[in-house]
Amino acid sequence: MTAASRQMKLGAFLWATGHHIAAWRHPKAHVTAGIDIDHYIQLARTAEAAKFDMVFCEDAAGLREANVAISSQTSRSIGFEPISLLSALAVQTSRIGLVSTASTSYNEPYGLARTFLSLDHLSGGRGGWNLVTSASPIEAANFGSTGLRPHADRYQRAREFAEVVTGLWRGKPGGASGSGHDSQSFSVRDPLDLPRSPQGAPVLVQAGASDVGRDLAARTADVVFTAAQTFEEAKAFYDDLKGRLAAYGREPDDIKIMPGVAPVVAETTTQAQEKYEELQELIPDDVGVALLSSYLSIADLWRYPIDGPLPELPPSEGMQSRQALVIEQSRRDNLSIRQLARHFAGARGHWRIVGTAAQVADELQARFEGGAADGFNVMPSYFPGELDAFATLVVPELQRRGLFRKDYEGRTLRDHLGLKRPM
Ligand SMILES: Cc1cc2nc3c(=O)[nH]c(=O)nc-3n(C[C@H](O)[C@H](O)[C@H](O)COP(=O)(O)O)c2cc1C
Repeated sequence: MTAASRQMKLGAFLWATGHHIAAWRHPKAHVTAGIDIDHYIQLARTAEAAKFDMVFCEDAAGLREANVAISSQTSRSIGFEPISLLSALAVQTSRIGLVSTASTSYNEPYGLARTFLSLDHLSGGRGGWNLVTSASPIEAANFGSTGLRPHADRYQRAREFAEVVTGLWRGKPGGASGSGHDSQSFSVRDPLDLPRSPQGAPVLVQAGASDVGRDLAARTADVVFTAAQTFEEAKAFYDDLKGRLAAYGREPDDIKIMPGVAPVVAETTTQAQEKYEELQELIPDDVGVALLSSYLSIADLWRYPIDGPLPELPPSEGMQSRQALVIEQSRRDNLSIRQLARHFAGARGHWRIVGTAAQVADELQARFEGGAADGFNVMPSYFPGELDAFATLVVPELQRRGLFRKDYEGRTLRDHLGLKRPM
């Protein structure tokens, strides 16, 4: 594809009532959305009609806010297990990709390889796995009593896990060698009980942005989901990751980097700003501080004066990349704990754009053409309203500019993303 015809990739990141932490309190939100299949079918069809590359689901096997004791947050936590959900959406859609998060810490590679390859066959080659190592102690507590494994151990396991899974997807009984896989972590004797995927292999997405996380992505991923606030952060991440590919015999275009973006879009700038402020006003301070605490892996942030600065923090065993991003923002903009909490609660650490369709398109175009992204994982503030707004206002604007497809050309997720079929 020539530079002139390069088009951005778009994911529709689905999440129950919406991505804004107070989404469920919005007057137009659908509070029991997380367990309403018709709601998800509607969202997937909206995204497909707008020609998104994929719908995307996050995951954490646990009641996310269980130890926060804030009942107001739990409506965000209630929802379907995402691979089951996507299997249902597979038969209600025909072109859009279906990507779910699943953890390398709480699964076994043979089972997960089989589940995703089944999703891929069910959907005619539209499946994808977002590999995460899982950073939450809440989730760890549901899988044994030993707690969260150290960051380095999680990634060591993830690397081997990915090798076994991708081997199985290529018809081998685990591992690149093809002669079975036997190590301390995993032992796999046979190939899968399924033929190869219609797209060669499900798409492998990776979310994890620390140094080892990036290395794992460079080694194995087709798509990288990431969080960046500023253009400079996004560009530095993009250049760094693309620069790591050569070491693994890969080309820069073999990986699509898709940062999250949380747009609030309306017909006029004033309306968009009002919409955003309406949502921000719905965030209780304790909810904002609780979320910030989880990003910083610090249990007692509430002990510090809410209008004072962040305290000095030890390096995280949880999400190192997100902790670094929060600290960087607090120092850069000299924000108090309350201001930071509000800032991050809204978009959960992702990039926020508030404006008209043209303004949102300008910003996306600048990052896309400036070499800071290959596309974006769109995180609507509340559903279905903000996905509808993006689909009806922003997508046509991107299409007019030649930056996004007007129709699907291929049938598989790899086709949409412009990814090679694996050997
Ligand atoms: C953009 C982004 C999205 C993520 N989504 C999830 C998720 O849905 N579930 C989850 O358990 N972890 C998620 N993670 C965290 C991963 O578990 C990742 O392995 C963790 O951040 C630790 O790695 P890191 O320090 O390399 O970022 C995400 C991380 C990033 C950067």
